[in-house]
Amino acid sequence: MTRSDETNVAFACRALLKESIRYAEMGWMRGTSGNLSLVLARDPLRLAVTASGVDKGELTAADVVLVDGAGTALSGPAPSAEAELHARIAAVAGAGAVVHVHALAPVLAAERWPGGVPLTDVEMLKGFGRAAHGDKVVVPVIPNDQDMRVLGDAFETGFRADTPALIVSRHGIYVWGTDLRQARHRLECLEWLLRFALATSAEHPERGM
Ligand SMILES: CSCCC(=O)C(=O)COP(=O)(O)O
Ligand SMILES: [Zn+2]
Repeated sequence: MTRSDETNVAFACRALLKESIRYAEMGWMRGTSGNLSLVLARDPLRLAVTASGVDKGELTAADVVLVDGAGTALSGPAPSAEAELHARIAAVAGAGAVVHVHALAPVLAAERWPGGVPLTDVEMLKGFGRAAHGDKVVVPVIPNDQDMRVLGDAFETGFRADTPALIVSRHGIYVWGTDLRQARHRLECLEWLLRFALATSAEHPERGM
């Protein structure tokens, strides 16, 4: 690692630590689940990603790994097992930050709508970068797989530039943005929207959303 890589990773570490503590406190990173990444350079692609198998609510500077565009570690311990998918999302969507959490609502919503979760006519959609009314949002759902290339191909097949999220069924959700803050705002709003969709479809099963 060069001196500037080290400086960038140190900056990323502080930012990732702050975000992951918040997500852990929300119960969205139970045990060692979830992972976060921040793009440090585009050409060639370089990301700081959380290490694999650690409690993301207890991250230290030693738990942030510099990876390349294939999710391969360039320094430090083993990166997240999902680092390759983070890199793929960053490359395809042009995201500056990608967050992955194991919140329950996205996984339940994927069970209810395995072909994609429809969302429309709710004010909170603005927090996801979409119109509150008339905009028919469908959050893509893909089957889980242990092969990140399989997940990456499925993500790319359903990718739409206006929908910065991906649910992996029976697993969790990925949300991205220009930076960690925007990704967080989108995730928090989307998680609310998914809970709303589940609650209202349970009350009115004929309606869907
Ligand atoms: C304990 S959850 C199973 C792995 C997973 O889905 C996850 O998000 C955490 O994996 P990582 O390698 O990033 O720790
Ligand atoms: Zn996961």
